[in-house]
Amino acid sequence: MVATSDTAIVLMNLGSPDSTAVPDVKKYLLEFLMDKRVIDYPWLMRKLLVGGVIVPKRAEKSAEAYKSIWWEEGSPLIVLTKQLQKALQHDMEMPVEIMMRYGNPSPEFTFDKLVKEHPGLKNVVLVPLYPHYAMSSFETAAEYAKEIYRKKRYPFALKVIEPFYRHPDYIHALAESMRPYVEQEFDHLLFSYHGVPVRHIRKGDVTGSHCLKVNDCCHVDSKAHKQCYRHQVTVTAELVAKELGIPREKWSLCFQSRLGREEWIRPYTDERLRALPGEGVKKLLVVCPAFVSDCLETLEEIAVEGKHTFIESGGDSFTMIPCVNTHPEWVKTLGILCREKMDAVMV
Ligand SMILES: C=CC1=C(C)c2cc3[nH]c(cc4nc(cc5[nH]c(cc1n2)c(C)c5CCC(=O)O)C(CCC(=O)O)=C4C)c(C)c3C=C
Ligand SMILES: [Fe+2]
Ligand SMILES: [Fe+2]
Repeated sequence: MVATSDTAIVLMNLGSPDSTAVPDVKKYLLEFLMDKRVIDYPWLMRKLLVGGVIVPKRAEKSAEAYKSIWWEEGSPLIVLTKQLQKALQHDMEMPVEIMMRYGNPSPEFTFDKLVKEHPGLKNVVLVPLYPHYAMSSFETAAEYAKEIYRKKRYPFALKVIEPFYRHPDYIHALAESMRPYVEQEFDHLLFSYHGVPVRHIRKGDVTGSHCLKVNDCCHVDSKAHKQCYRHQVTVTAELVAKELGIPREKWSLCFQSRLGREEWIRPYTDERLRALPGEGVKKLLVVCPAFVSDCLETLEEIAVEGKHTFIESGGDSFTMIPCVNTHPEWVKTLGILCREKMDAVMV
């Protein structure tokens, strides 16, 4: 039961196609890849590349991949976000809603619903469900929600929770979700993060002189780190490995899901999966902390394709650790993050 409240929480995830039908997948890919923060080329070039090359070439293959992971209730990413909403709702005495950056439910739909159902609403706490800052994930979600908020002049204040990649409660939640897996015997733990183009890292460097320019830049203190995906994913992995007591030589980082011909940040996951058996790694654990909900990129690219690559290359066992999804420690962390935001700004 939700008590009357002047504050609401909105969980914002990336979104999925409405169905696995090719026209729905095309529509979703077009909206996603025409986002100037995902493919940051001038509009006409992006239109020609995305509408003329990438989407026509990719839609059918992508639809097949979605079909292979789709659940009876819908896309795993959407279903898991709804389950997270329900779990958080259980702990919070205020409405909890969800919205997606692409597809449905859209920010406009969710803000309209909140205003209609809660006429006295004064504050909305928005939680972009990305632990790390990237122009193509956190930034586009937060900026798009703010754009719709301003355009429609909603009568509440909107507060956005910042990336929580090093928040002790998040690190603890991620570590606890991984603990049952790392307690089994394994040779190596691979942190496979969603990749981004190298150009995005350089573009996001607010100092203009740090990222990928200074030797070992992610470990040298800099103002650039506030918006540096590469730094933030490194910190998450280091803190989680420390909390779990995994020695440095037993884990490593890599980056998956690259698209197009441009150079993306390295090392690439597929190359690491091919190389690890030759380095003596037979029992592999993989975790994907760029995502808080399992999705196409974990259930298909890692759990199916990645496993195949590793086993074909001589590996014996491959285990993908699920995302934090609805882990009780993660639900607790979300409650803490929301309360901290409310205490900080809503006095
Ligand atoms: C230039 C292309 C892309 C960038 C940059 C990018 C960054 C990025 N993406 C996520 C999270 C997710 N991406 C997902 C799917 C997906 N990503 C891209 C492209 C880029 N992502 C495409 C084309 C797709 C669609 C699927 C496909 O055809 O391969 C998903 C899964 C969605 C689902 O429905 O399950 C997530 C989640 C992050 C966090 C990120 C930057 C750090
Ligand atoms: Fe992506
Ligand atoms: Fe950096």
